[in-house]
Amino acid sequence: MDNAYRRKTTKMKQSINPYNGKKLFEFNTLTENDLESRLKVSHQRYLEWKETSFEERSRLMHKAAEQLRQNKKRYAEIITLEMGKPISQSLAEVEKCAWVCEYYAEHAEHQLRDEIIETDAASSYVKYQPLGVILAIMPWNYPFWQVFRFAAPNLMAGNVGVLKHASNVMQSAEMIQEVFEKAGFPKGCFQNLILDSEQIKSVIENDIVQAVTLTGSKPAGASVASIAGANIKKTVLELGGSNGLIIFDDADLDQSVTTCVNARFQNTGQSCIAGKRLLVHESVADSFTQKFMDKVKGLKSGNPLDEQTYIGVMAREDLAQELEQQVKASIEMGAKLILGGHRKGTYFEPTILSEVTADMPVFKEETFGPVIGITTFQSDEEAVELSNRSEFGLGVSIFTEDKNRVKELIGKFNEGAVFVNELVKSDPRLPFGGVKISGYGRELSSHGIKEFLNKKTVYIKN
Ligand SMILES: O=CCCCC(=O)O
Repeated sequence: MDNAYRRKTTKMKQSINPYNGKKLFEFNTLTENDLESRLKVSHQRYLEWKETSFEERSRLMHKAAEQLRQNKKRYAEIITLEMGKPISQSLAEVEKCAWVCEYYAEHAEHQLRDEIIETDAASSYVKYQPLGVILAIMPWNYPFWQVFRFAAPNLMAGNVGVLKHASNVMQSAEMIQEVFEKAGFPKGCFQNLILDSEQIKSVIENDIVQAVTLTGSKPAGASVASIAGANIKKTVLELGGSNGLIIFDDADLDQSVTTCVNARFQNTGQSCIAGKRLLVHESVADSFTQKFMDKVKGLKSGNPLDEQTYIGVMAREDLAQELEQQVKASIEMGAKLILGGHRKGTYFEPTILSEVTADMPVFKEETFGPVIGITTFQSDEEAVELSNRSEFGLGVSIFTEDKNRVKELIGKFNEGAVFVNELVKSDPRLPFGGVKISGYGRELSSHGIKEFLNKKTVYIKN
């Protein structure tokens, strides 16, 4: 361990309710010795866990899904209190975690069967084998989901997980460990490590840790990948996005308005895959904008614990202030504020800007909150060019009724995903991840489960 990161004492941390500023939960970070012994527990567990059958892993993973469903309300309330997500969306998040557990409980064995490849050998194939202890560094915006989409495939594949969660959602992190423990997973299969960010380096460098997955910002991804790279450890990075929502001239406007409002404003706009840039064909721009504005005006803001609330608060005031700056700077550069624009503490009004150009912060940068800019285009080529003119490459949604156009354009987008007449969303059955500064590697589906495995080549001559 690097001496600079050796810590003998603990640090006290807290989670704070962003809606009312009240303290929710206090916790102490691990000392160096505690951390070392937790990692040893994980490693010891891995040696036994990798020998268990798919049947046994699947039985436990189904139990984890049951545990989530039985305690859905309690877990959802913790999410809502810790990061301000409206309760109906927190309930949906917990439900989705149960789905990913069930998905991998049912499909992992098939996904990881030996893959026969005909050669001149009597028998040749790829054998998928686990690597060991995998570190997950996760953000606060989907505090349960992002962790489960890592943990379910990896536990099913025979790896074990240690988590460094965002410190504002530490109670959620503790509850996730509880889910696995109550489901009957042996101690050490999944551990929440209460750490300060400055301790991450020593964990990545620790010989016990074999690989790292991170969902977060570009600077965090770059730092983690460079430490992992120096130690020849694999990383998967999911680093945010600035997805385009492209409305072509033949789009069904009512349907696309509804979808685009959800794409941008769910989770109070705090999502990597949110549609953040509206690109609208100039011939439908006026009618689309009017309908979009009317729909956004109808979104109910309020107490995140109220079931009717759709727009909650942002997770931290500094994030809301940063968003405010992006809006202000874009207006100074010529964008027109057509709705919202005000902030009070952690609450940010749903905000729409029109006449946005590609040099403005709301176009160029990721806006992580309830703000969207509208830019118009005149041709398919221009739409693709504008969409691709982003450093990010997580996904794009296109809205059109023309199947030929769809076929023609799909290959032209520099993105990890293209969704047609639908918002970009994650689904356990489909790979999820980006290109460009949105990161690399894939989560979910048969692709995600293979990221942290040894794809062992077997060649038996005769
Ligand atoms: O910030 C990323 C959010 C991902 C949400 C999802 O997977 O649905």
